[in-house]
Amino acid sequence: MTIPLQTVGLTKNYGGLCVTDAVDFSLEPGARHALIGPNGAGKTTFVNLITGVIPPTSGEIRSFGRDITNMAPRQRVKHGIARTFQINSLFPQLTTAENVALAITERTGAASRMFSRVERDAELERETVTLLEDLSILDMANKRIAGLAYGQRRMVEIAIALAVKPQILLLDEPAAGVPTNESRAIIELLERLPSHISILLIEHDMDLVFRFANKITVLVEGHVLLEGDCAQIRSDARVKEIYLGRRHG
Ligand SMILES: Nc1ncnc2c1ncn2[C@@H]1O[C@H](COP(=O)(O)OP(=O)(O)OP(=O)(O)O)[C@@H](O)[C@H]1O
Repeated sequence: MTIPLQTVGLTKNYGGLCVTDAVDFSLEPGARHALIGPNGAGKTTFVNLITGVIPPTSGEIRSFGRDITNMAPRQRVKHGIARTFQINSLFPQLTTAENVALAITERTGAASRMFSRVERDAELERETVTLLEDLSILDMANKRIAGLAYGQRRMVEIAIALAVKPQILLLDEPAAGVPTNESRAIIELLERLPSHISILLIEHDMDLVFRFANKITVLVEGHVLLEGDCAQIRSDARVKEIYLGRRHG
C-alpha cells in the first residue's frame, strides 16, 4: 500500500533562519500520529508546507505515490488532504448543519448539478446528518455557531474538515484554548474519527497526545529530534528536558 503522506528532506528557510530542517517524515495508513515540540519548533510551518500554504525551500512532499510538492492548496484538498486551523473559520450566524452543508456543497460542486434540486437537497441533508451523527454532535445541528460553547465550535471545525472526505487529516491544536471541562468531549470526538483516515495531530496538551496517538514525532528547532511510541517518548531524557520536563516534570 502506498504511503498516505511522506516528506523527504523537507526544508524551509526564512532568510538565514531554518524553520524546517531536512525533515523526513511518514504518515502511515490509518495513522494516529502526533507532532509535538516546544513553541516555535516549526510544527505549524510543517503543516503549512504539507497543505501548500507556503512553498518549501527544498525537499519533496509525496502523497499516495504522487509528488505533490508543487501542487496548489485546493488541488491538495481534492487529493484528500484536509486540515483544521488554530483560528476559528466558521460562519457564526449560520447553524452547525448549515456550516457543514456549505462545506459539503463546496466538495460536490459541479457533480451535484447533474441531479435535480430536490434530489440534491435531500442528499445534502442526508450527508450532513450522517456526518454529525457519526461524530455524535447531531444535537448541535440546528444551533447557530454564535450560540455554541468554544469547545463545540472546535468540534464543528473538525466536522467541516471531514466534509471534504479526506484521506489525510491534519489537526492543528484542536483543543487549544478550550476549557478543561469541554476538552473531554473533543478527545472523545477525535476517538470517533473514521479509522481509515490517517491523522496527524499537532497538540501541546500531552494528556491528549498520549491518549490519542500511537506514534509521536518530536520536532525541535525545525528538525526531528525523535520518533517513537508513547512509552519511548515519555521515557526519553532529551524529550523530558527539552519539552515534557517543563510540563510533566
Ligand atoms: N513568515 C515567517 N517569516 C519568518 N519567520 C517565520 C515565519 N513563520 C514562522 N516563522 C518562524 O518559524 C519558527 C517556527 O514557527 P511555527 O509557528 O511553525 O512554530 P510552532 O512549533 O508551530 O509554534 P507554536 O507551538 O507556538 O504554534 C518560529 O521561530 C517563527 O518565528
